[in-house]
Formats: sequence, structure tokens, C-alpha cells
Amino acid sequence: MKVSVVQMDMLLAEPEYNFKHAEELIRKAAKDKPDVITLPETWNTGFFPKENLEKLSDKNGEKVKAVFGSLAKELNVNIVAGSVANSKDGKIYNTSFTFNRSGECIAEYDKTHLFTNMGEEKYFEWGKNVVTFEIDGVKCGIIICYDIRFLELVRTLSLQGIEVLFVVSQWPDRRLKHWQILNMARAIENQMFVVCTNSCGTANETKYAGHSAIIDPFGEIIAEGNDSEVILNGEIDLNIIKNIRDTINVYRDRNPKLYKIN
Ligand SMILES: O=C(O)CCC(=O)C(=O)O
Repeated sequence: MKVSVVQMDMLLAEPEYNFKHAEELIRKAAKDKPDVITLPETWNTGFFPKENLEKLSDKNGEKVKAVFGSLAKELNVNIVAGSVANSKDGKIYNTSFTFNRSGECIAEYDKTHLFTNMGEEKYFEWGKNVVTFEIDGVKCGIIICYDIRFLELVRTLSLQGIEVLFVVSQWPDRRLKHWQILNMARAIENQMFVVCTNSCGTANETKYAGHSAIIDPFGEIIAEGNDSEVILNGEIDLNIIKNIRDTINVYRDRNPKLYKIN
């Protein structure tokens, strides 16, 4: 599976500009003929405008579906379209949409761990479901930013059989080390690929870290960005999962009777 990670710099509270820019970047990424292209968290609004959020949000994912559904079909590529501020049923969610090569929306995930440190829960509604989907026959999971700190969520996805985890984020530069270590740890402990897509640039007083990456189940970095806008390319060899599980098989050796985590 060839992956292109779009580490995007977006403008706060400028969805019209951000839609155009995301489309431009996807078209550019598609030139290398990847199987899947990814975007970061809340790329439509930035993370996140406290005024007029409802007005700036997508409505039921209608615009994302129209633009990225047809783009996926036209470019014959799967798109993990990051996440967007998305209003539905009178509430606003931080929602990730994924499209297959036919342009169908195959996954819709609402962020389940809102970042209370920044008051995200005062503006957004909590997601209630864990989501997996298939890209060209490969089982994948999706999480959003702060979700990466919750190993239980990722283990839940891994026990459902995912081989690739997509993490879409707007992670700040001042905690870059957490971003790098958490993504790598999730890849190693769950013996799967992690494709983590961050934003870059600044919004208000926050500088975003970039350092998007494609990480293999050994924790080896296949591709990594720096702190500016870039498209990363990397190839995922799923045989690596079998190799590691044949030698260090944590799924066979785990002892769930001991684990009381609720
Ligand atoms: O957990 C962190 O340090 C950052 C989380 C975050 O910025 C987010 O969830 O949007």
C-alpha cells in the first residue's frame, strides 16, 4: 500500500480557502499514484475558532462528501480526509470521513476523546463509536489527535484486526516529543503500521508540530516530515506484520484475564 501524507498548513476560520488548498494538495499528492492520501485534523476550520464555529462548520459532511467523494473517484485513490468541524443534529462534531476509489464514503468517525485542556468539549460533542474500515482489502482504523493518548482505544481497534492505524491531528509543537513517542509506542505495542498526519504552521499563539510520519510495526520510521508543509510518501509492506508476530507474538502471549481496566 503506497501512502501519501499531506501535512497541511491551514488558515484559522477560513474554510473556503482551506477547502481549495486541501484539494490542491490532494491533486499534487495524487501525481505519485499512491493508494491512499491523508489529511490532518479539522483542516476546514483550523483547531478551532471559538466564534461562529457552527457557521464555519461543514453541514452533515455535505461539502466534504461532495468535494472529496468526487475527487477520490476522479483520481482513483482512497482518501482519509482528515477530520472537519461538522454540524449535525444541532451539535458540532470533530468528524473524520474516508472515501474509497469509487468515491463512496466508507467511514465516518466522531472524535471520542475531546481535548478538555483546550475546552474542546464546550464546543464539540463527544463521539460514541469506534470505527474500522477496509482500504483495498486492508483493515484500517482511524483516531483523532488526543485519542492517541488512550491506549485502550487503540488496543480495541487492534483487537478488531486492523493492520494500519490512521491518526489525524493538530498537535502542538511544544509537545512534539509526546507526539513522536506515543505514535511509535502504539505501532510497536500493537504491531501495526501507524500513519500519523499532523498540521503545521501557526494559529493564534499555537505553533503546530508537523512531523507527520509513517511508522512500521518495529517502530522504524518509513517517512517523516519536518515542521513545514509537505507531502510525504511511503510504502507499507504488510508482510512485516506477519514477520514480527511470528517472532514476538504479543497477541498470542497477552494475558487478558489479568487486565481490569474499566
Ligand atoms: O494531547 C495533546 O497534547 C494534544 C491534543 C490536541 O491538540 C487535540 O486533541 O486536538
